[in-house]
Amino acid sequence: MAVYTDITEIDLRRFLSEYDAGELTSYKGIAEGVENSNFLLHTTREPLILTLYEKRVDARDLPFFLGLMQHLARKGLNCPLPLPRHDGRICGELSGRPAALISFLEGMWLRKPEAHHCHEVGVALAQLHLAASDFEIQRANALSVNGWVELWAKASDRADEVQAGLTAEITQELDYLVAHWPEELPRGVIHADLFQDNVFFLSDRLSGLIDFYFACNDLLAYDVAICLNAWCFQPDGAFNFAKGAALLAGYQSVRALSDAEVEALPTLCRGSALRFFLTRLYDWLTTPEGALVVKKDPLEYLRKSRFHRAVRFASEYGLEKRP
Ligand SMILES: Nc1ncnc2c1ncn2[C@@H]1O[C@H](COP(=O)(O)OP(=O)(O)OP(=O)(O)O)[C@@H](O)[C@H]1O
Ligand SMILES: N[C@@H](CCO)C(=O)O
Repeated sequence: MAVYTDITEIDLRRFLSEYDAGELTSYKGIAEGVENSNFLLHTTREPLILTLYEKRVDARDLPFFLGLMQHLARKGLNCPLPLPRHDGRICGELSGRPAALISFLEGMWLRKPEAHHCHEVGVALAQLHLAASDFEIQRANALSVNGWVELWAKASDRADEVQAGLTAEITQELDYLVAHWPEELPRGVIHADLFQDNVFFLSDRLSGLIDFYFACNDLLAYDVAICLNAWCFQPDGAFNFAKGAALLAGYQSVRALSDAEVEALPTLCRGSALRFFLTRLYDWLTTPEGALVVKKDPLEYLRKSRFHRAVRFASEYGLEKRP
């Protein structure tokens, strides 16, 4: 479970006194998630989510993440809204960690999404890209090609412990991506982690997006590639063409992909598969035994990476002729 940092009721009440949030009536840690510590708070007002930002979040990035949520919410996208403190700031400190309160979104994430859900995810992703296009703060993607090279340098000598031959295979794949990464595609703010557990549905309709803590400025089509990886594979590892087609059609119903983005899609999918393989591998090798967090399987993303290496054209993901 993801509660890395514990809190005491006394500290929490003191923290809440900085906000216009009502009186605390109960709180509990949330088991899901792997990055930050999350708590559900009940007060005499609306329920709230308290997030304590952990190791992979740099406190200097919080104005970007929290400001982006405010910006998107004001534009009508359903995402959590950070609460301001009495002093006007949207971030404070609790148990020695940077911490924020955000609004609670109703809904559940889907364990078994179908093609029509993928269509809605494509629509929401494109809406996010358009709504964020005038967001003024910038944040570079620390987990793009240079970040992968750094992660690999820390993990490569132990990769064969996870599967024999990995060191050679991933070194070759990383070399390919360093040499072929497309830099000249349309850029903007991307979510960069729009996995199933970050999209809520209510009565089978998409109701909200959460977890903007990897958001950054990068290639818009790279975000599409991340979603193809996260949403369009079956549990047995096979790519689901109908889901890919639905996600891409949903996206293009709001924002058409350019010819260059379409051509680059297989490479972007390779990069995205490698990115999640590497962060999962690093966590797999460095998370201590007994830590209260469910480690995610890096090999799921190795299989996806291998699939994309055999793809030549975006049509193999289900991309239809553009509108
Ligand atoms: N605004 C919100 N409204 C309702 N529930 C939320 C909200 N934010 C977080 N949650 C709950 O907390 C869980 C973990 O949140 P989140 O995905 O932000 O954590 P994380 O540690 O950053 O996770 P991840 O591993 O996806 O990066 C979610 O699955 C959801 O159950
Ligand atoms: N969505 C990521 C974890 C959080 O970044 C993964 O599944 O590896």
